[in-house]
Order: sequence, then structure tokens, then C-alpha cells
Amino acid sequence: MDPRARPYRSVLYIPGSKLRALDKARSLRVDAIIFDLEDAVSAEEKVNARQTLEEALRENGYGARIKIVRINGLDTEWGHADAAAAAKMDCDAILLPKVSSPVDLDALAAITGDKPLWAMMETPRGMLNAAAIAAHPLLQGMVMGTNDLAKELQTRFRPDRLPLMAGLGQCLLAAKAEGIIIVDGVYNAFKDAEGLEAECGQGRDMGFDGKTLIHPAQVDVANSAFAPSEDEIDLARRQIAAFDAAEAEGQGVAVVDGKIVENLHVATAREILAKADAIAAVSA
Ligand SMILES: CC(C)(COP(=O)(O)OP(=O)(O)OC[C@H]1O[C@@H](n2cnc3c(N)ncnc32)[C@H](O)[C@@H]1OP(=O)(O)O)[C@@H](O)C(=O)NCCC(=O)NCCSC(=O)C[C@H](O)C(=O)O
Ligand SMILES: [Mg+2]
Repeated sequence: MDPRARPYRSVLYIPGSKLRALDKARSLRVDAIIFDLEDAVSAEEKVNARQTLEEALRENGYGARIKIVRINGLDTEWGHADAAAAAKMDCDAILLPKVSSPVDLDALAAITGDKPLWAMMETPRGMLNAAAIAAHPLLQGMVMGTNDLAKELQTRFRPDRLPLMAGLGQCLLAAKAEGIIIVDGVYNAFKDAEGLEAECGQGRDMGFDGKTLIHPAQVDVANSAFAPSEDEIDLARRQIAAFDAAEAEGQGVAVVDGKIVENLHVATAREILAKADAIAAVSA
């Protein structure tokens, strides 16, 4: 199935070492899960986490949720074994941290074969090489690693994320040019629903497909922010109907709510309805 036909509103990280969280995710209304072997797992737990995760994925029970395994970097002592293990796991894709160039993905593919890949976009060099990374033939999606990026850029936290905008924009352009998925970075203050809502709204406005999350309490906010609203669905239906009627009269432009509707607006309207259908399908 075309991965773009699926919603990616909520993409929850789960530490591969935490059995309770691995189990809990089976009942959470998330579109995708990142099973993490990297930053959420301590050095002491890395090897056991790999095995715990293998067993959880064998047991499965994650339903229609997209399953992505984030391995440790290939320059770490765990990376190669993680990659070899992930290639055999029952998952949809493998996520490589700190991707700085397509060569990093080639190195991973040399171990994992034709398994689909995702890239963590979180280094300054990765931002500069975003277009080439997005064009890698095995790449299905990009995940913004805004914590690492902020660290590397030595930025200060700002609610408007101004210091990160150049990198976010660069990766969005690259992902959209190649037609791959791109999801926004995490919101660290997981008890601050209002702050999360604002950041999700900003990410949705910018064109992200969804948001990465760290706690179950964040799921509903992201699902709602990245789904078409009732108003958007209603407008999309009216635009399509008005344009069809205009075309039937030999005209190429319709007017809805005082605004012109042309072919391109109809294409967007159809995308909105397709996304709403896809969400309804996974919710069912
Ligand atoms: C942040 C946490 C450490 C908080 O954990 P905890 O104190 O256990 O939270 P709660 O007691 O409120 O948990 C309630 C129940 O929810 C389950 N839970 C918690 N987190 C998750 C989760 N992520 N997925 C599934 N289930 C979860 C608990 O087990 C409780 O269940 P129950 O007892 O059965 O009711 C914790 O949330 C956590 O570890 N979160 C993940 C952190 C993480 O993954 N970090 C790495 C990714 S972020 C990153 O690296 C981004 C990127 O690379 C960058 O650079 O930006
Ligand atoms: Mg990171």
C-alpha cells in the first residue's frame, strides 16, 4: 500500500526497554509507533531492549498502526547489531538517527536490504543535505529531531521555534519535493497540553503530516490537530460541487464563500476528503 495513503497524525516513541509502555501502545489511538532503541534507552539496557522489542513485535497486537524501529547510529557499538535485528523484525520501516547524507542510508541498506527506511533529520549537515536524503530510493519518511537540532545549533527554546525554522523549512521542502512523509519533532513538556496544541497547530500550518510524541497524554491533541476539521471537510465538499457545476456550464472557475475555486483548489479539496477517509478507515 502507498504509505502516503495512511494518516501519520500521531507518531508515538516508545522506549524498546519498557515492557509496560510496549503493551500500553497496543490500545492507544496512534497512527504510528517508533519503537526506540536509541535515546530513550540507557547504555546498560541497549542489548536487552533489542530482545524485548523483538519479542513484543513477534507477539504483535499493534493492529493497523505503522511500526517503525529506531536503531542506534551505525557509528555506535550497537548500531550494526540493531540494524541486522531490525531487518528481521515484524516492522514496516527502520529509522536511522542523525542522518547527515544519503551515504548513511546506503550503509544501513547494505545491512537491511530492501526494507523501507526513515531518516531522523537532526544535524546541521542533514539540513544542508535534506534534498539528497529525501531522494534516497528506500526513504519513505523523515522525522524532525528538534532536540538534537537545537543542541547542535546552540539555540534557546522559543515557543515560536524561530531558531529552528530554517531547518524545518528545508526538510519540508525536501520531503514534499519527493512526496515522502514528514513528521514534526517532539514537544518535551508532556503535561502542557496547551503548549502542545499550539505547536501542533504550527506544524500543521507548515505542512507536516503529523507530530512525534513521547507520552500517551499527547495523542488526542495531535490526532485532532492534524485531522481535517469539520469546517475544512464541509468547505472541500462545497468547492468540489461548485467546481463540477461550473465545469458543466463550460467554465473553469467557481466561487465559494467569496473566493475563487480552480483546478488546484479542487485537488487540495480532494486530498482533504481522502485524508478524512483514511482517518475514518484506521479509526474503524
Ligand atoms: C516521559 C516518560 C519518562 C514518563 O513516563 P511515566 O512517568 O511512566 O509516565 P506516566 O506514569 O504518566 O505513564 C502513564 C502510563 O503511560 C505509559 N507510557 C508512558 N509513556 C509512554 C509511551 N511513550 N508509550 C506508551 N506508553 C507510555 C506508562 O507506562 C503508564 O502506563 P500504565 O502504568 O500501564 O498506565 C515516558 O513517557 C517516556 O519514557 N516517554 C518516551 C521518551 C522517549 O521515547 N524519548 C526518546 C524520544 S524523543 C527523541 O529522542 C527525539 C529526537 O531524537 C530529538 O532529537 O528531538
Ligand atoms: Mg535525536
